[in-house]
Amino acid sequence: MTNPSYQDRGLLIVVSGPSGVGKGTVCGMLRKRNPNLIYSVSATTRSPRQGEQHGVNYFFHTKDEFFSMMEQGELIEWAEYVGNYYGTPRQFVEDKLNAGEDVILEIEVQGAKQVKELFPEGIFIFLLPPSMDELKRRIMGRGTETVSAIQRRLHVASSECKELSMYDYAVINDRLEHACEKIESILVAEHCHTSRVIIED
Ligand SMILES: Nc1nc2c(ncn2[C@@H]2O[C@H](COP(=O)(O)OP(=O)(O)O)[C@@H](O)[C@H]2O)c(=O)[nH]1
Ligand SMILES: Nc1ncnc2c1ncn2[C@@H]1O[C@H](COP(=O)(O)OP(=O)(O)O)[C@@H](O)[C@H]1O
Repeated sequence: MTNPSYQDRGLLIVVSGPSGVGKGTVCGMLRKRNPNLIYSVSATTRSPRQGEQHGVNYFFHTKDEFFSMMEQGELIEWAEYVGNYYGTPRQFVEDKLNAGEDVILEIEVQGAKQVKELFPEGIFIFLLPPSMDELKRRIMGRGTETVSAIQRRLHVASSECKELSMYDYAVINDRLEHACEKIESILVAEHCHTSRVIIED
């Protein structure tokens, strides 16, 4: 028997959850606390919010540019969400995973389904709010959407939460630090999963 070792391909971590639950905030803190975690920057046709930067928060594209990326197979997955398109650039994610780095995708449910088909070994985490009232408070408190956009996002939120069983883990984002710690524990455990151990005869 050879000495046991862990597989050196990185983990693909998918974080989904309703708008306003705190995906961006939680992933931001995770990245700060774990600088080795790689964040995949998505492509989108939505307009930048105040302070958002091209290449940092998103790659902001026109619809024509986005459709051309889709047609060229440059996206791992894509989805239409409340009137805008979002997708994950393929090359960056594949390169990082092959280099043994862990990659986080912060994406909605339809995209997560497509990723699960392509990467069944991925780790699928769903962030839940402590309550629907708190979700409303957070999304309204963020102040980035119009009232009608908030309503549409909250409407989508209830159907998104029905897809919970597709995910491996549910993390309630009550206190930010607790949510981060739970995700960090999941990642430690997943790195030790038996499917990642190599022992040759
Ligand atoms: N399928 C898919 N969804 C994405 C991608 N990038 C972001 N999203 C999701 O699109 C939804 C809307 O994102 P955004 O407009 O930034 O709103 P926010 O999540 O409420 O801040 C959220 O659920 C994001 O997680 C992507 O590359 N693919
Ligand atoms: N654990 C938390 N407790 C209280 N407020 C939070 C928490 N996590 C996030 N928020 C706040 O909720 C709002 C939405 O968070 P955000 O990360 O933008 O959500 P998402 O990316 O899921 O749409 C922001 O104003 C953020 O500061």
